[in-house]
Amino acid sequence: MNESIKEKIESGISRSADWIGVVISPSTNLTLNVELLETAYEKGIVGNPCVIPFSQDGLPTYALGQITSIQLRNPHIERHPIQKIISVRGEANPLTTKHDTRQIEIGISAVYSVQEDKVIPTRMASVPPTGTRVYLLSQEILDALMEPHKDELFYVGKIYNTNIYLPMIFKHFGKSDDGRGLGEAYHIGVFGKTGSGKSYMARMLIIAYARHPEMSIVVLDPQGEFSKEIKENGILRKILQQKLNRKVEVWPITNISLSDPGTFKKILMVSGFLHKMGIKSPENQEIAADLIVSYLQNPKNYEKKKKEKITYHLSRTSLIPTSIETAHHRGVFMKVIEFIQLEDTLKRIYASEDRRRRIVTAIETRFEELYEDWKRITLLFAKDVESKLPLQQLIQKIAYEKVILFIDLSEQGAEEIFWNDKIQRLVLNDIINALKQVGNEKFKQGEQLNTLVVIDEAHRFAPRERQEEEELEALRINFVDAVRTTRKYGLGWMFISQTIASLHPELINQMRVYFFGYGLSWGSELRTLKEIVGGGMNNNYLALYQSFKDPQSSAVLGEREYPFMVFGPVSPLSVSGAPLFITALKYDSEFLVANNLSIK
Ligand SMILES: Nc1ncnc2c1ncn2[C@@H]1O[C@H](COP(=O)(O)OP(=O)(O)OP(=O)(O)O)[C@@H](O)[C@H]1O
Repeated sequence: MNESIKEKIESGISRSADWIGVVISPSTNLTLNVELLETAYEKGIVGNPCVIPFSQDGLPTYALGQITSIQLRNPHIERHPIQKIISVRGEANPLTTKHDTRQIEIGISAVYSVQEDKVIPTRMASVPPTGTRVYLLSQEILDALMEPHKDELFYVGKIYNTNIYLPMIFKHFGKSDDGRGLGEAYHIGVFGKTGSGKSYMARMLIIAYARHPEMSIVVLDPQGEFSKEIKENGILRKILQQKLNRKVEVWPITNISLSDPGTFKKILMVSGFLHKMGIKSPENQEIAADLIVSYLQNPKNYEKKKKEKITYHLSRTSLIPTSIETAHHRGVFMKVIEFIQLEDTLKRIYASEDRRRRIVTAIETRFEELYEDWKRITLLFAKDVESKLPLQQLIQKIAYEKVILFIDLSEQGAEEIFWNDKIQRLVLNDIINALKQVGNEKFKQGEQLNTLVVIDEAHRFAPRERQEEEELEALRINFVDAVRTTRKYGLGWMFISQTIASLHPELINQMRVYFFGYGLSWGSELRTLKEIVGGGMNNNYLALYQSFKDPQSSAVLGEREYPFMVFGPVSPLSVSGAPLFITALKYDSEFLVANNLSIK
């Protein structure tokens, strides 16, 4: 006969759980004080999960909690004369050691009652009586408790200091009758200093969401790290395509064409192209860029003026229509040059004759060089090049095709085009606008995108402080606006960042799930961390976080471990709102096995 869930849990407790102590007074519904059994004195148990079976409302109930601290007590030696003896002899037999007691504190993280064959999440609405037994949690007990959810569970880490896989549930953002969808999008943060394992954690989370075929994912990849793994047919691609049957596409920026004339104008300015043409100050550059854009948009308005004498003879026989999207053709460039050389145009850029001559000379002497730069800039906007897709259409795929897009915004993905950090920011800004626009379109049709957008190096693009540089400030503001508005479109963000203190606080406030890797234990990082998880929260949690070892140095002593503090409703074990502590699973082994994703 099949065992009932209660029987499974009880037999798990008797077979595999380690009895470590009993509840004592005072205890509350949030924190239990527990007298440790002498047999458990030598166990390293801080951070370990435990289970406390008791009865609530007449139902067998199991409280799961985490040992947050341990305290040694020996009242006999706390008196002055005894302390004096110890200070002289180093001991006070038979009082030292033998009379020591140890008490642990347990923060309750989740409570389940079992009714018939259902496991019902509940809350601690009572306190178990003193003497109630406390056991270390085992995988077997946890599996029994989680049995009703087993199809939804996903694993990215083991409970800190244990070999127990922490069950997590990553629901998609859409509505669904089967319980797999949450019905709303939320934002996620993955933090930690360099080498803390955050981009590996992000990979595992991407896979967690990719298991939902109804979800699209966009990875904005400023370093090209994720795209590289896909291009090289690494684990990520194999899992997404072979195991999860997902459509995966890598889009280097070279293959995307932009269309915003405002972005074109800004790139003309920040690329140094106008400077090379002899137009030096930002004000004059702005006038020149406006004129060029307006010429490309409405060449007819200027055609008649071209009949005027021009100073540099150029071919006028291009058949290609003049526009931003065709501007990379040499013929169109020539027309632009002719246009700039018109007396009327030159005068609008510079009042002084000297400066006007400087432009003309620059064009004459550096024509080819200018064309090379022009081509690399305008190729970003070219539409008549095979393999290129307009940004808007690319982003529309998330709504109509359900894809996983990796957008490579790194130098490697920017072959043949003009690329630097400023242009990267401008392009990111356009991508955010496209996401908002597609989201809004769908929203108006009563539909939701059900999409996760992952952005690596988020601190570089949405910093806390106001920025001097115009492009960065615009991007920063756009990010804040995006996190506020896109949730209603069913679009959630995952921000990966090396810092929390230097990331825009509004982004942090809007997040619901946080993964804090190693390295945020000091100064302003710690203060920000306290603000996020603090709020009256037991300080022991922060102490446990601070005790994380640096994965980079731990390798000297043994295998590297990548610990994380997880905060937010992402595990059935976190219903009480307390953070959970995990060691990330090894991406290429444990992770694959635990989630049934092993690849041949
Ligand atoms: N879960 C994991 N399983 C296996 N290896 C890992 C895991 N996490 C991290 N590593 C190893 O540690 C290295 C650093 O991890 P990762 O790239 O995720 O760090 P990061 O925090 O993103 O650093 P950066 O900010 O420099 O990008 C990886 O190259 C990988 O070798």
